[in-house]
Amino acid sequence: MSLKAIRYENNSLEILDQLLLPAQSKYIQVKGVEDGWKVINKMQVRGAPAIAIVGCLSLAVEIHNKHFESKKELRQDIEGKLNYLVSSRPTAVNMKIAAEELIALVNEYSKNAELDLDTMKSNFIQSIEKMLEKDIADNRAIGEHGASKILLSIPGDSLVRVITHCNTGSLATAGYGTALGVIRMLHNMKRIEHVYCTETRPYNQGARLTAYELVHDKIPSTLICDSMVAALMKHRNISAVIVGADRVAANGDTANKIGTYQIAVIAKHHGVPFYVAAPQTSIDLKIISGDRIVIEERPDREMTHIGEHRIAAKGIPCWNPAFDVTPASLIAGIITEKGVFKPDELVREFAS
Ligand SMILES: CSC[C@H]1O[C@H](OP(=O)(O)O)[C@H](O)[C@@H]1O
Repeated sequence: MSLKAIRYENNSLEILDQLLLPAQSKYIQVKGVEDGWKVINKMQVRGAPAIAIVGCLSLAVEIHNKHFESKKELRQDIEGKLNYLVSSRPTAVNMKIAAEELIALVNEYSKNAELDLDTMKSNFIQSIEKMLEKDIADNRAIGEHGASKILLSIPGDSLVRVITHCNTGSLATAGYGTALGVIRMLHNMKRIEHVYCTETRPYNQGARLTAYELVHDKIPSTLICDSMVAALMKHRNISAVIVGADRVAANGDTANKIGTYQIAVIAKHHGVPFYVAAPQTSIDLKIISGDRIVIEERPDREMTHIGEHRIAAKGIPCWNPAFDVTPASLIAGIITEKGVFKPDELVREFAS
């Protein structure tokens, strides 16, 4: 069983086709930006950080093998391809932030008369390659900060029972994970009593991906249906809910997988702290609040079928938003690689 969502070496990029998991573990090659756009849009690779990394690496692979006549031509090609990759999925901000940073970088290189075309291209590719290691380092820091914060809220050396939603592990990032990274850190500290992961209908990231990671790591866990969260909180003493994020607005409102908002409401009712774990690359200070976040709507078929098997009546109209927005008022803390912050502390901590 492989948990590496992304394989990149010697200018060759492969992604683990997550539409086939858990039944089949198969890597497919990404030969350039068009392939990158497609595997992201089809959700063969998904997860806010992984989307940005695969998108940018698909550009690196493409330009590595391509001849350019001038620095200007290289810059223009990079700008166009990055803006195209941003269109692959609208809600997660990571690809947009990466595109903005890389466009600023390539413009800086283009204006630098001391950089020749080949050096500009290799420096640009290296800046993309650094995203892989940085994401893993950020995830481990998120794990440490999150574990420390959660352990502060429980008595003595007691163990933690947590609920998580969707998939935020190695299959959503370059490795280790965000919310699931916090869970991995708690498990490594021998402080996890039990993890409850939700199925996360309709794409089933929880049943197909998070359960896959929890079993792989031998973390004590139970799969529950999305509809079971309230009953679980009523009958079990849950220490915390830890979820990921696709886009955190400046006021702390957070867009995450559909179903997150209702878990936050249930957690509030039961007095369970609700944490969002996300790297700075998921925080969008340009959006003042969650009602400005574009919510992607996915095809009806993702609800009406499981694979080729129809599970809903033919002809029934569907509403299939892939995300919802949890208001900052329901969020106890936002766990980042720089520390854990209250929602209203984000601008102070992250405004450059
Ligand atoms: C660290 S992954 C963050 C986020 O992305 C997932 O969405 P999707 O599977 O549609 O790409 C999910 O909302 C995770 O919480």
